[in-house]
Amino acid sequence: MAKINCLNPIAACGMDLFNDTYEVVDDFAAADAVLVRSAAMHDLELSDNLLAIARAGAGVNNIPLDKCAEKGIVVFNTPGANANGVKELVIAGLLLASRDLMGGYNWVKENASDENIAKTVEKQKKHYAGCEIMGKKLGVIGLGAIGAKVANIGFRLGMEVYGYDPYVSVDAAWRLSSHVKHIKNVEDIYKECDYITVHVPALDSTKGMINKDAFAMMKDGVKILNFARDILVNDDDMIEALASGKVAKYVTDFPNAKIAGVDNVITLPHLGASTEESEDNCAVMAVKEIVDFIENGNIKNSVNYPACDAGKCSEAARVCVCHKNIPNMITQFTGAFASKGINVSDMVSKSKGDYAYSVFDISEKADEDTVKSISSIDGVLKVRVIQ
Ligand SMILES: NC(=O)c1ccc[n+]([C@@H]2O[C@H](COP(=O)([O-])OP(=O)(O)OC[C@H]3O[C@@H](n4cnc5c(N)ncnc54)[C@H](O)[C@@H]3O)[C@@H](O)[C@H]2O)c1
Ligand SMILES: O=C(O)[C@H](O)COP(=O)(O)O
Repeated sequence: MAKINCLNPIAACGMDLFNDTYEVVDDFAAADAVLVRSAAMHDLELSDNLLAIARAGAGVNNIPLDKCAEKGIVVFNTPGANANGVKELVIAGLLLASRDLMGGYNWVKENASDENIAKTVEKQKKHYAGCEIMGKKLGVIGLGAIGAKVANIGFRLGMEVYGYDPYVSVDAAWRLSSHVKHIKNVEDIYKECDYITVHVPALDSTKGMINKDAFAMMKDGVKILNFARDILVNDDDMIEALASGKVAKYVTDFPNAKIAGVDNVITLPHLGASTEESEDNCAVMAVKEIVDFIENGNIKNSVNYPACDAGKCSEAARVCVCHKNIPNMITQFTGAFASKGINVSDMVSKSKGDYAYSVFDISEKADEDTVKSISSIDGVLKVRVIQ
């Protein structure tokens, strides 16, 4: 029976996909597979029995990817499953940055007991006037699942849209409207746009990318939206840019002690993916990834191991090996089977960066000795037999 541990609540429609060969356990250390949303995993002890982690969502900066890869733990995420939820909140963010909805709402609430409120509002409303987004320039940095949707809807809302993503995938590029201006240098986004929205992952290379150098190039009164991660923005530089009026509004889904409460910052409590639909989509995708991996050894949507589709297990046994992407591994694996007289009827081997994954269908059950001899090969990180 495979043991599943959830570090965050995962939507029921996903959890219901586990049949009675799975058991949901409270003990993280006992789990064969873990489901997680944003729970921080960097300081957790990873047990030797842990095979896989599925992030029901996009961002994986809460998971120690390299440490997992070194232990042969396959980490999945759910690309695109919450992109529409975030896109819709970004539209709200564009409007929050343009019309003083918060100021107006708060004023009405504070004056709710005023019997003459219906008249007073007509005098008061000038304090909460704003501007329209139609005709303004929107810069989208990162054109993946979310960025492409935001860029497309921006155009449909009448904005002139500039898109920047030097690593855009072919699929994402196909999803992008031809009306989005392809920008090759991010500086052109900084110089030209009235609204700038960031949709890149939190990486060493993207950390603090919105900083004083970037602000120096931007138009006065620019509006910045960050529905990706707080560390993409240098908070000290942002506070200075807000104080000087360089940045008119900063709308972010990631409040922290520095930025929450600063004037002209509108923060939401990480609500991008918190819709029924996104939570369901992520849960279903994450659970399906885990089930296919546990039952067939297949890998789809991993962020630290290559994709590998060996189909359904139908042979006597399937041996799945997580290993380093170094020379001479396959020869040693097939040699180990050959030395025991075991026939390999099918095999798939894939690599991604420093890591590789090989699956062998064999015509008889794998004995302990064979598994031991494969496990002892230099560069092998984890061996698992499905039989
Ligand atoms: N607020 C929320 O609740 C919420 C929800 C989902 C995702 N997110 C965040 O948004 C990020 C993006 O999500 P996604 O689903 O669009 O991911 P994605 O992987 O589909 O897209 C990310 C894109 O960023 C691009 N990119 C990487 N480095 C870049 C750089 N330096 N400059 C420009 N582009 C760069 C990639 O090429 C890719 O196309 C996630 O990593 C996550 O941190 C937040
Ligand atoms: O990266 C993501 O998918 C989002 O930040 C959503 O995080 P959550 O699942 O904790 O809401």
